[in-house]
Amino acid sequence: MSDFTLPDLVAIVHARATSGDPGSYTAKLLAKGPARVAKKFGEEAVEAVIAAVEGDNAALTSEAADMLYHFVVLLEARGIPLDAVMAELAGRTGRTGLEEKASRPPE
Ligand SMILES: N=c1c2ncn([C@@H]3O[C@H](COP(=O)(O)OP(=O)(O)OP(=O)(O)O)[C@@H](O)[C@H]3O)c2ncn1[C@@H]1O[C@H](COP(=O)(O)O)[C@@H](O)[C@H]1O
Repeated sequence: MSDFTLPDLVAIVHARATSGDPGSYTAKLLAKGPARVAKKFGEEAVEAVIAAVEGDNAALTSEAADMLYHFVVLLEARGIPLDAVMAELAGRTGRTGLEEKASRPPE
């Protein structure tokens, strides 16, 4: 299993966004503004949907990677930390990490 995480990708995207490297796709996309980044994310999401509906798991895996990358660029474009999204999800579980640990049966 890969040990590459979403926070790793967030850190790479942030570094590339501020790199000023003219060869960076990330920097070039961000320079076009949040609306363009959002459109790109939407396109990648639709491609993932098509792959899912067609039952093409190899294509879905690849499109999911494109979608996640563009999602991370979208968060960067709008200045939203990934932590804020994770906190929102954690809130929806109705539990904090500590309560979850406490409810686990002893090993
Ligand atoms: N994970 C990705 C990643 N996934 C997809 N893409 C790019 O997303 C683009 C999507 O391709 P499309 O054909 O849909 O779009 P396009 O025609 O190239 O561009 P548009 O004109 O449609 O915007 C391709 O150029 C891909 O290379 C990515 N570009 C970068 N990363 C990560 O970001 C890092 C930094 O990349 P740079 O910013 O290029 O240095 C890389 O090392 C990777 O870790």
